[in-house]
Amino acid sequence: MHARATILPLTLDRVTYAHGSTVLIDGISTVIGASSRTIILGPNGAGKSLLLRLCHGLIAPTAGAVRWAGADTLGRSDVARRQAMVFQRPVLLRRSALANITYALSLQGRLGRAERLARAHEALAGVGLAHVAQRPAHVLSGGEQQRLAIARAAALKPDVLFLDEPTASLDPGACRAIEDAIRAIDAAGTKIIMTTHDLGQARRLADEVLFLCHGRLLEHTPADEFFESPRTPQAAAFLRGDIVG
Ligand SMILES: Nc1ncnc2c1ncn2[C@@H]1O[C@H](COP(=O)(O)OP(=O)(O)OP(=O)(O)O)[C@@H](O)[C@H]1O
Repeated sequence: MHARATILPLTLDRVTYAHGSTVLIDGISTVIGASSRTIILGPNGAGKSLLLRLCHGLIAPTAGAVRWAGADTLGRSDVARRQAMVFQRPVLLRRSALANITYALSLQGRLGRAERLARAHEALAGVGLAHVAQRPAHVLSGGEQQRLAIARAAALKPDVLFLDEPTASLDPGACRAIEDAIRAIDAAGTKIIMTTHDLGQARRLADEVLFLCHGRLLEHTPADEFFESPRTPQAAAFLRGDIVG
């Protein structure tokens, strides 16, 4: 186990993202700490993926600021290096599953060949893919590809792992395998911040919930409290499965 999330907490200070005159993320302020799995929930188009991209620095806010506590001591490039993100449709190299991971580790430039191989095998085993190590990544099933992408990110042992809808369009067995992998990565000391529409998954994985609606953060609440007594009518409607206006 490595030290937990030294770059956290993450502070969002009136983070806003506008496209032309359309405000897509509307003045979000909150602090995300190190010690819990954070799930971003909300209806389609609420801005969940955008918020994840803003946090990870893939896009810059048009107003407000994203601040990592670790930036004071580590510097910006080190803070960036200590984060990883897995996208809804991850891009894999046309190489073996194992080579996808060893290549990512070689880009980090910090481990020797033997260590890279050992780390890659460990990461594949961690997501239940040890048996496909030598198989070309592009012949793996959708669920296996998603698990490989998660293993590749986890092998970097980031402080924070962002996951954007990691189980979208996967069957229940594949979802379970990915949820197990997420729990293992969390237990190994990596902070998980992920989006999902799947309420069952959010109940299984969340320690705390950020609930977004129309680009605004309506709740940032411990998971038990969010699911038992949501504070806003929009969250209550979302939990009932109603259309959120
Ligand atoms: N780069 C962009 N430029 C303009 N509009 C964008 C951009 N990215 C996203 N949007 C719009 O911002 C809104 C929020 O998108 P986002 O993908 O963050 O929603 P989401 O909550 O993740 O939705 P879903 O659950 O459907 O994935 C959508 O209306 C989308 O069309």
